[in-house]
Amino acid sequence: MTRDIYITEVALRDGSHAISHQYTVEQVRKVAKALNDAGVPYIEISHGDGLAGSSLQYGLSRTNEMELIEAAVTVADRSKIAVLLLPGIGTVKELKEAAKLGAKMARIATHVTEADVALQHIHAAKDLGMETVGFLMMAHMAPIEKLVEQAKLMESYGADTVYVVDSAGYLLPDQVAERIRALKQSIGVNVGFHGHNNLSLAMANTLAAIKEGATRIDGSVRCLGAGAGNTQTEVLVAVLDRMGIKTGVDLYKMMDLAEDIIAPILQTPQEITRDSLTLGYAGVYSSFALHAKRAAAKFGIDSRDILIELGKRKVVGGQEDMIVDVAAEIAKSKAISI
Ligand SMILES: CC[C@H](O)CC(=O)C(=O)O
Ligand SMILES: [Mn+2]
Repeated sequence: MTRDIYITEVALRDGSHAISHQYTVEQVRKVAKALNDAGVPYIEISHGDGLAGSSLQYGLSRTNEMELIEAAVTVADRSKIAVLLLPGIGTVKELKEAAKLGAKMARIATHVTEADVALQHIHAAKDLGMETVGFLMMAHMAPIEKLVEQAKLMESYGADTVYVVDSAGYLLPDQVAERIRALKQSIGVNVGFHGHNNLSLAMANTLAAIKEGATRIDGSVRCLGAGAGNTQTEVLVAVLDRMGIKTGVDLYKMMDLAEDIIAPILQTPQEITRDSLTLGYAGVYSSFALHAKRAAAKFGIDSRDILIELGKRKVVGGQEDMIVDVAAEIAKSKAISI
């Protein structure tokens, strides 16, 4: 099959944030089978924060992610199963375990300025025979020259693809275009884009990325991703089909999956709420949304105030404990001013 664009479906990983990491084996089996049958080339499965993310800090998983990976591998005879790993949260040990179960792609994710921490994990993934992706998160937080420098590092470590990751859903289409263009001019490996829809720009940003030459694109069916979700996969398939761009994915099967299987999994329909809009507006990690909501309820304050303050402080993934600190400070300053 010839494809112009290779889609990675992230609902079973990024979407884990949106449902507080409550996936069951049965749900993953059903979703993975439907994605496989629809012809989606890559399906990502892990805790929302990557392998070994299940913890008090990031949120406890209902089911051990290795069981979820195994369930997906068992039903996917066409799609490759991918895993996400954030060095420091996950280790080579979990990567080996996932590879042994049949995961074929490793996506090694770092903050946009910290690619050097990915070296040993990319090497390990290559040694395990996995296709390897360097995933540069919070791409809006670095100037383009820095992004290019970090992408070159990922390439030098052996990544087959380097992604620009708009973790906060903050970037505007021109900003995505200039980032992808710069990477296309500077590295020889595939370039990918992962967006979030917090400002309702995930589709526009994805199309801007594709226009500049990105060939690896992430989507989440029914927008089942952190914050307002990612580029909606079934919509992307339809749009690209209209543009004459081949994804190799069956549109009707994706629509049926979205409606019949994903919609019932959602705790609430994915929409751009005041919290997700604030994530995009303030440039905050999409996975912080539920943490901020809980902290706001605990301290009796507005979650938007927490998110705006986190944006000002440029808090990054792995600093989830700061959410409660910031909430406590805001509650204290409000109490003093009364
Ligand atoms: C915390 C990992 C994060 O959810 C990875 C990702 O999808 C992103 O940065 O957008
Ligand atoms: Mn994401």
